[in-house]
Amino acid sequence: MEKIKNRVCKVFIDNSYKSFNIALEKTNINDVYDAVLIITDQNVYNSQLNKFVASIKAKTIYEYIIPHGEESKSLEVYEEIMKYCIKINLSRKSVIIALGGGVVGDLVGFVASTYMRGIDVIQVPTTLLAQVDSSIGGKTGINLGNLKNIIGTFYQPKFTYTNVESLKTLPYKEFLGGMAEVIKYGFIYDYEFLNYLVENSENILDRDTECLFYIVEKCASIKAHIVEQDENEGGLRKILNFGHTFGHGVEKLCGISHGEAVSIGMHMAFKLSLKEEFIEEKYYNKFVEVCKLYDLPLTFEGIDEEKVFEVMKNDKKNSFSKINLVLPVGLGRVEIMNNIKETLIIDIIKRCKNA
Ligand SMILES: NC(=O)c1ccc[n+]([C@@H]2O[C@H](COP(=O)([O-])OP(=O)(O)OC[C@H]3O[C@@H](n4cnc5c(N)ncnc54)[C@H](O)[C@@H]3O)[C@@H](O)[C@H]2O)c1
Ligand SMILES: O=C(O)C(=O)C[C@@H](O)[C@H](O)[C@H](O)COP(=O)(O)O
Ligand SMILES: [Zn+2]
Repeated sequence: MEKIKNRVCKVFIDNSYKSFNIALEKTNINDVYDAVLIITDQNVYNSQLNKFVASIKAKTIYEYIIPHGEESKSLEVYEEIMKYCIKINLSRKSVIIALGGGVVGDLVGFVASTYMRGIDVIQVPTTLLAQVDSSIGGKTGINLGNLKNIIGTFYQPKFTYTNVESLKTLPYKEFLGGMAEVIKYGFIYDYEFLNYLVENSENILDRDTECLFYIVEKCASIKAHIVEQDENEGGLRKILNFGHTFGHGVEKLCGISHGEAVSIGMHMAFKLSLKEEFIEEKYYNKFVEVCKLYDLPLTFEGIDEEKVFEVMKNDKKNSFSKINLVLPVGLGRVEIMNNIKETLIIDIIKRCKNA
């Protein structure tokens, strides 16, 4: 069992759920929970729940199942869960476990951070995206209208427990979506890692256990290291948002997955950097090559560029009415810029739209 442990992020990585209880004992030495509530979605319930429950030693275990998909990150589902917590008398000595992908993780994290002003939460991520990104760092959230995560908190899980074997039941398309966030780490932090992703693409796409371990451990370490330095996104953490200002603009409007949106969003950022000559064409081509290897989209269709731009104006990184963009400036390096002209941003969005 691999372990990443620092001030805010504790992550255990294994190839089964068997040592979950050991992780619980190690992290919670002085405490015993009076009840455990596992919240999951319908697909994860079918593919993972029984295996996971077999690994927990607890007197009282409750289960709550939400519909799968982004629509569940809503005030309505949040309210239903809150009512259930009250009904079963969940207390400040109870713990909620988020078993699932980023949707379950973000929603359940938000529930735990607000129920009785905050009770413990443990993240057990079951998608690639959640294992490399959303289960670490404590961003929780739900959506409102077209705005992603506009309601939420920073609230660290007690720990994250990752079983890479759970990725074997994940639909292929969801696995590819997770690769967008994996690739992101290469372009913001570790250019060498991209070579690994290129050279080992066949084994990665076959979900070879050794490759999964390597990728999850690498990405989780980078994320934990960044969050450790800037938990509340005052500065450095903003680089984890690479591709998201543009990406969140298209995600809800086009009804595409988060990973697909991030891939398109990173492409827009790369196009802008190329136009402004922050990077060379060779580097732009490298980005396109990596995305193509993992069958990730680079363009969107069906909506006006102005509408995308309207959504971008509500991005959480913005201040003083200026859009903050995370842009590539060199190999494995990005910078945050707030002085890019609106007309240029809109032009770049248009260039990434399929006619
Ligand atoms: N908090 C953060 O730091 C952060 C980071 C990145 C993304 N996010 C959020 O994460 C969400 C996307 O997460 P996601 O891509 O994991 O989507 P998801 O949670 O919707 O999961 C994708 C699909 O896979 C199914 N699934 C999950 N695990 C499975 C398994 N092991 N076997 C079979 N099916 C399984 C789910 O039921 C769902 O249908 C977005 O809302 C995004 O905003 C948050
Ligand atoms: O952890 C972070 O910080 C990130 O930005 C990770 C992103 O991959 C993630 O999608 C995050 O939820 C986006 O945050 P938001 O603040 O733009 O809603
Ligand atoms: Zn993301």
